[in-house]
Amino acid sequence: MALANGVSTVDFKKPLFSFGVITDVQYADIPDGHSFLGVPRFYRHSIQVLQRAAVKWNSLKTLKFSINFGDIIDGFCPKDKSLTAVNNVLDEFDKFNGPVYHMIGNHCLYNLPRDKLIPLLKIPSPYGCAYYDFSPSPEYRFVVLDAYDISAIGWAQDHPKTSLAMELLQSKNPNADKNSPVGLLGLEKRFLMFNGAVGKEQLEWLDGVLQDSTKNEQKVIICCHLPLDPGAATPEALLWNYEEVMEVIHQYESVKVCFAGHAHKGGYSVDSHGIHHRVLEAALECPPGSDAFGHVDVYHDRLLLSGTDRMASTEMVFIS
Ligand SMILES: Nc1ccn([C@@H]2O[C@H](COP(=O)(O)O)[C@@H](O)[C@H]2O)c(=O)n1
Ligand SMILES: O=P(O)(O)OC[C@H](O)CO
Repeated sequence: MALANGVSTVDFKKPLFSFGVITDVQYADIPDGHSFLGVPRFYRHSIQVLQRAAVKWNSLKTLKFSINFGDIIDGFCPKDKSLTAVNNVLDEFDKFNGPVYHMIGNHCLYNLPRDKLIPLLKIPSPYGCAYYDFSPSPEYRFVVLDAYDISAIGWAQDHPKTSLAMELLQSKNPNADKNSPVGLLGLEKRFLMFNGAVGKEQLEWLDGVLQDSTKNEQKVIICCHLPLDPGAATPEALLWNYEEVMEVIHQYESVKVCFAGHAHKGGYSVDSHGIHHRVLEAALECPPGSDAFGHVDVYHDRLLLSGTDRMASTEMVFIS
């Protein structure tokens, strides 16, 4: 804004840009159920949450894009209906007047292999994996991690990454059911088959992106289906090698916020380096008529997540 005396000021109340967020829709055309621990799951209603999210995002007229943090359909979806269910959910995302950036979650992989999912979700995959970055404004860079890069689900049974994941699970989790954390202590409870890890090449790629964003004075937002900080989620939900990923991230002051899904009740923490970790509340666990989605206003010095209903609002002010 230019003033009469020639002094110009910046309007700090206006965001640089804004984007929509939603996670764990886990749609399936099946009756309501519950998680292993008894938390109710509303498989048919969750797509209505997404429908209301798209209406709200469009009504704001200011959102540049939206991000889906994974698990668009549920593992209980009958497998002959997987493709239809994915397309039903994508049709709803298409009603949003802007691009949607997707990531892969475990439930996506229970339904379809990676080579089917990646094109359906239009995930840019220059490295054959599902990690990528984009820059919606010169000041910011978004990094989308592939949390199931090393995983016992999604790759062919004879793929080296399946073997690597199974070896790790065998060494860390003695239970016959590799999804069971029984007997595992503390943070070791993350070594469950429904989680995964970021592989070596992806870690090197991440390091390169963070070097480049530092050179270009860009702030970085990390997006990952699996949470990266024990303060923001239960141990059972964490990325297997979250420490290795955070060791890379902590070398750079450019990273300000990490967003995740997967841990359905949501969470928030600020880590030892001042990075904000916000795990988003799941659409799947919204009882009929309730919602969980939001939009994020991005400023030079902070992010403001405005959540709807079960998604809590969070202001994340950067420490430097
Ligand atoms: N405390 C737990 C949690 C889960 N499991 C196993 O994981 C499967 C998926 O869990 P959901 O929460 O998504 O239902 C579940 O079927 C169990 O096999 C577990 O053993 N202990
Ligand atoms: O969405 P699910 O079924 O993979 O559940 C994930 C758990 O809530 C993580 O603790």
